[in-house]
Amino acid sequence: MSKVRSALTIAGTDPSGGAGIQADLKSFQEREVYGMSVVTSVVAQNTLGVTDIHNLPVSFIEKQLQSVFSDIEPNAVKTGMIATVDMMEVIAEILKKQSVHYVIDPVMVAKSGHNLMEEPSRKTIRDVLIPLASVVTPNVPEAEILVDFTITNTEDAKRAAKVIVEELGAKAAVVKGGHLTGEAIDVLYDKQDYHFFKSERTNTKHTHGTGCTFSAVITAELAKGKSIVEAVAIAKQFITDAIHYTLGIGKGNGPTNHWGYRLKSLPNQGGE
Ligand SMILES: Nc1ncnc2c1ncn2[C@@H]1O[C@H](COP(=O)(O)OP(=O)(O)OP(=O)(O)O)[C@@H](O)[C@H]1O
Ligand SMILES: Cc1ncc(COP(=O)(O)O)c(N)n1
Repeated sequence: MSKVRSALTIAGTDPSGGAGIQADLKSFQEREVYGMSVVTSVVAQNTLGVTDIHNLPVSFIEKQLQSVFSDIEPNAVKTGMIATVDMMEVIAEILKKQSVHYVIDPVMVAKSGHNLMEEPSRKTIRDVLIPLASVVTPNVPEAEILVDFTITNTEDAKRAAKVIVEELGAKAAVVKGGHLTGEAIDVLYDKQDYHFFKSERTNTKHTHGTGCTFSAVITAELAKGKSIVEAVAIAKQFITDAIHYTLGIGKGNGPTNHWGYRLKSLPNQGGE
């Protein structure tokens, strides 16, 4: 059998390349995993925000999934933006039949404030998709919706990660600290222990697609056989460098630098 490892992202698009499917495929490539993608919604967006969303018909999403799974079985799958209940149900039916790692980035609202998930889907992601997940990676506002309490510090984040695992049924959860203050601390709970992943907070507005990139790297590392703790540690280092070595492009909240980790020993290559 081929030693090539592959990962599939099921998500929305970002034509400006910083978030969604485009960010996921760049991350898979950087982590040397063969990347595949199923588009759920085509999104007109850039670093300034979202102007329109075109949801693909559910039957067409199903056909794309069948095209992938009948040919190249991925070693790991991630989902990002899934706008509607119907889309979630079709994706769940197909993923239930696979024994692959499944990472959920429960994308709800874009950084620019635009809704990427219809309101009723919040219940479906919790009831139907999260029980199938190896890892769920909410940011603070998403975790607050999933667990229904306010998160203002790392203690609250710990409690939320535990609820997502023990009450909602995921194998593990990482509550990301990008939206809190002070050091950027992500909290992983995996049924046995808490693990903390810390970095300095970079003072930048260029954080478009950080969550997409972070969860895509976790997916790539799980596809290669890494443990959840190892995968999250690599993703944290990857996103820290991708934010630090900013590209400084775009008129709004710019994208991160997917090859930032390769510049680690070099001076900052530019941007603000
Ligand atoms: N300013 C920052 N400096 C360092 N790390 C950061 C910063 N902002 C976010 N991070 C890290 O980036 C990752 C993504 O976190 P964040 O909470 O921003 O996700 P998100 O809101 O889902 O992202 P997005 O919605 O842009 O895709 C986490 O590992 C977090 O700690
Ligand atoms: C298709 C898609 N998926 C996810 C995000 C979240 O990224 P951000 O919160 O940085 O806008 C996005 N903007 N677009």
